[in-house]
Amino acid sequence: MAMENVLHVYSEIGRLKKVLLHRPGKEIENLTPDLMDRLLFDDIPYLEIARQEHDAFAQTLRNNGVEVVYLEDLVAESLTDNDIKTEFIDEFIKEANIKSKKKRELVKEYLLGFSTNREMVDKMMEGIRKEEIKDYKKISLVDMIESDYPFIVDPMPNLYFTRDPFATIGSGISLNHMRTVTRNRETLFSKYIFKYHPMFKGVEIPFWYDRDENTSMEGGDQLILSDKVLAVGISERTEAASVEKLARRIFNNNEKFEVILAFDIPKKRAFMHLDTVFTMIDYDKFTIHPEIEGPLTVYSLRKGEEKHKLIIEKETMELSDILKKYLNLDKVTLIRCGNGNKIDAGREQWNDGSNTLAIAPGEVVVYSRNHVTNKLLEEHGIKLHVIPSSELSRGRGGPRCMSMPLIREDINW
Ligand SMILES: NC(=O)NCCC[C@H](N)C(=O)O
Repeated sequence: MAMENVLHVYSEIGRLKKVLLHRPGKEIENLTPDLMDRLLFDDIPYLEIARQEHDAFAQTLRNNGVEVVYLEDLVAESLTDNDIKTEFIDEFIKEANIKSKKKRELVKEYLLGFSTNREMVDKMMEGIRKEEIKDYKKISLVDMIESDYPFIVDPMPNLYFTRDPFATIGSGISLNHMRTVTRNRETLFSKYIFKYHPMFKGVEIPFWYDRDENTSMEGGDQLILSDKVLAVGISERTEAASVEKLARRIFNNNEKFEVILAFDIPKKRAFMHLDTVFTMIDYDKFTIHPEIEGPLTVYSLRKGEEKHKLIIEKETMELSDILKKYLNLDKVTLIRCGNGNKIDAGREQWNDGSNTLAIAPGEVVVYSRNHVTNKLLEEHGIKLHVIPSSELSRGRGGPRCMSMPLIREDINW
């Protein structure tokens, strides 16, 4: 099978053909107030409603001709023989921070006891409560009097933000090294999918980044503005050094991309990734959070004459002029979240008003709750697909964060 058919993303806005989602699972019900900070949540979504909202999101995509595949299915389907399954379980346990050997053995036995791969994968994602493993308390005196921490294996509640652990760029993959321990555990699932899923059999996938790197990079910071230009955020989650590594690998691998625009955005939780403050919605239209325009500095990285050398320049123009220059446009429109009103902008950006998912040029999926921004988008001629958003938004991510495109149609510039 030609590689083009399995991974092909050369824009942010080309008609979306195939996308990866994760339906929120019981990991959400394993969130507690004590864990929220470390597991990167600000509140606990109500799972039943979150699932209804997520199903509405998936159905909206299907109704518009998008093939939806689920992370949990792909991982289960990747465990095609017992050796792969054992390798996967061992690696999962190694990264789950389980202190004693005996406990690791009990967890392995427990995971092997599930009758289907899918049930086992769901359990890995959900986390394992102490009371689930019989005899756990009897391991040793230390274990019996140990802290009242309720989990043997932590849940991974951020999995429904499939945008971040890896990103399709062109016909390759950036398998990211995440900033936090909790999210870095998620990248193991992607590793097994790309290594073993039958969909990728015989396909040589170029990797632009790897989870073993020592600097962090997250998919929410990676935007494909055209088949020549990428934008990458230097953010709370992605380090400048990672952007350089990515640039070198892409430029030295015969991909079409010629320029990376590195957006240096403020390092704070509300702006955690570039896509929480800036997304592309049409050939010449972008959403933007007004608060980043002032402090934003953009650098361009291009391929130097010698192999592995980069030409790096600080761009001194306004953002709209930089976009015009690199995308070869006469005019660009920046649509300001909350219509520029400080209160509406603050509230709606917090609920991912700038985090739109384009399913075609000028056609985007948005959260219902961001009504001020949504009205403005419509006034600019953008077609909206509005999805419910009371519970999903509590994880601090929107439609773009909740989706990883695998295939988009090319667009004509
Ligand atoms: N691309 C994104 O902005 N993703 C949202 C991730 C939200 C998640 N709670 C996190 O803090 O990583």
